[in-house]
Amino acid sequence: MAPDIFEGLETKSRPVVRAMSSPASLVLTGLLVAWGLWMADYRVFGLTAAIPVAILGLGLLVLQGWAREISLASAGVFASAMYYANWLDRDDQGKGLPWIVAALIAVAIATAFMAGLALVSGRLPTIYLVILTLGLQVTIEKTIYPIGYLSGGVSGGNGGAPLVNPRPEPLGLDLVDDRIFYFFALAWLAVVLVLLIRLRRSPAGLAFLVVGSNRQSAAALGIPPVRFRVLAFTLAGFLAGVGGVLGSMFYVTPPLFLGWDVETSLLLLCIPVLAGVDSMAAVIVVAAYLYVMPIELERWDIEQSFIASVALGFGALFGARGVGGRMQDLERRRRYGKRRQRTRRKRLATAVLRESAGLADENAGVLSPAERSACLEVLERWLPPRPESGTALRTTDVRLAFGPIRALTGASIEVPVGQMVGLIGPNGAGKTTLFDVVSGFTAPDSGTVELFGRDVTRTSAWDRSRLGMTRTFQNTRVIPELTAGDNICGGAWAAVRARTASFVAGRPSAWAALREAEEAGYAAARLLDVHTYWDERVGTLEFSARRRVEIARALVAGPRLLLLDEPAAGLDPASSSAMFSLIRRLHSDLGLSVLIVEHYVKAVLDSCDSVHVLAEGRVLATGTPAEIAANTEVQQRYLGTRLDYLDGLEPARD
Ligand SMILES: Nc1ncnc2c1ncn2[C@@H]1O[C@H](COP(=O)(O)OP(=O)(O)OP(=O)(O)O)[C@@H](O)[C@H]1O
Repeated sequence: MAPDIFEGLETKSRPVVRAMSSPASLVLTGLLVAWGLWMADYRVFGLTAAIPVAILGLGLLVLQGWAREISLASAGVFASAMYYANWLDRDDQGKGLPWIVAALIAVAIATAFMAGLALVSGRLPTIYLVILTLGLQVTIEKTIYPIGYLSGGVSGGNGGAPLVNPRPEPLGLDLVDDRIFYFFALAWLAVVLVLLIRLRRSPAGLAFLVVGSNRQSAAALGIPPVRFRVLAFTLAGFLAGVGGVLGSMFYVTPPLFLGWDVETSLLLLCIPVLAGVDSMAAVIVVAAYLYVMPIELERWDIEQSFIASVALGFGALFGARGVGGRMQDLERRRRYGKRRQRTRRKRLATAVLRESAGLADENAGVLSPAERSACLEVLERWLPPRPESGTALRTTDVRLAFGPIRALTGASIEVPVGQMVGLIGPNGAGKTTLFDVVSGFTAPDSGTVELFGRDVTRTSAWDRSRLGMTRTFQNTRVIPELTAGDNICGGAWAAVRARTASFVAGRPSAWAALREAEEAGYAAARLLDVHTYWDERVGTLEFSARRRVEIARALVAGPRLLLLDEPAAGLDPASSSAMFSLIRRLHSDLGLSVLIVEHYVKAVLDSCDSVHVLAEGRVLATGTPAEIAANTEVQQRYLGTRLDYLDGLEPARD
């Protein structure tokens, strides 16, 4: 009987049911419903006010938590949507459009504004975006708003609509009743949550987080960072618009330019700060806190700004993961049992490395041959067809100068299909620069890069990844706030055969496609012995495990050529050799072509089929490890200085 290699891999195919079945979600849902049924009117009113802001806050979570961008224009976008929904709809002071048309236009305006902001801010680092949006709000609030003929002044906006919009009457509901309106608003929130949970669980949701964590590693996995950045802004704008339209039925709508209030935008920051990278439940809790607490503490004259400031300060104590991250830790502990995980982790931490070094004993828990071949079979099905012959990668006469520094002076290397090739050389030889040129992160001044016979010199990094090239980084670039499973599946966006819209619509075929990716990821995780951490945060793992998680993620991206940047960096010599044996085994079992940059020369010479030695920006020697070791010029200019290499030779000298 075939072994069950997926034991421990929970299905994510019903993400909403899964998310809603956690005790925290059940308690939160119960509280929200009970609040509407049994609390006093003024308290129900207070929590209703929080719901449009919670929807806005979910947009901030996408922007700040997932994509790690900070915009300080949130209050303005929200208020503008509110204003337009109101003004376009009203018969007396506005345009008298049907409510639904007014609402759609208002959402479209908010969405377009944020998409435009993403395009205008382009490649600006986040801090400039903060300054840009802060400046925009201050300009509107302090300069445009006081100019009466531009803003309409205090008494009204351009169209003048400072009042509450009459509530529509969908399906005959009496929304004038505040309690019914509360449940109506909760229904909006529920719909947004369902769609957003599905998006977050889809490969695109993970892709947002990969882009937010590191744009280069996203590109190396085939995820276009710019597109996802613009999408994150667009989605944040859309949710601000939806929240604003709901708010237009509830709040007193301020004149258009008065809503661009810097203080409110700053205070709203406490929502994503407290919620952390990834917790929608925390967004709702913080929004509720912001609106319920001022009512509860009114008798002591404590205002919302003070309550928000306390939250902001408190949130800063929790770091990037926020309170939401802590809540998720508790949930994980409940599901998987922390102590059990820890014990297993200790026992298995280096089992696969020990096995590769020939040290594993039978209790170490590494894969049986049957399990190993089952894992390989799953990965074999997942990876794109690997060619049998030809050249996987060829660089021809690549030159690149950084001002006066000539980093590459005509580098020509080749990785034949199915081979494991090492790239070594002294510090400053140009290895990383050549790797970056090959990956598509740096354009060469001249020369060409060919991938499987195709000229990709001017092709973007993510398109190169789609052609079958994936890389890892010297400083492992995994997302510490996410689990190993999420990190590994984060590589799957380009490889999963289902549209994001199908995930959001909840189509079973899309979730089946994701399950395939999860199984491939889990099989890779088992081969690299990181499956026991599948549901653990990567930030808690030791260094070599993080690196193996990154390699598993690269495998899920579906490579035919794998570029590994110093996979042994930071490991001790025994672990380095073991890591190389592990890579060697993966390479031969899966028929992958591999290019490795590495300083640990002994491991390269022991494991690679051929080696290029780079010096002063070009290839000094190419050959088999034996030829390289025997090359006197290489000996003089490089190997003679490498202690690890000399150590490796010592037994032979004796
Ligand atoms: N962005 C840059 N701007 C200016 N000079 C650079 C830049 N990147 C690399 N260099 C220079 O180009 C040369 C090659 O650097 P590179 O990092 O590619 O070498 P390397 O072989 O990877 O070295 P190491 O083994 O130390 O990582 C060095 O002289 C380096 O200082």
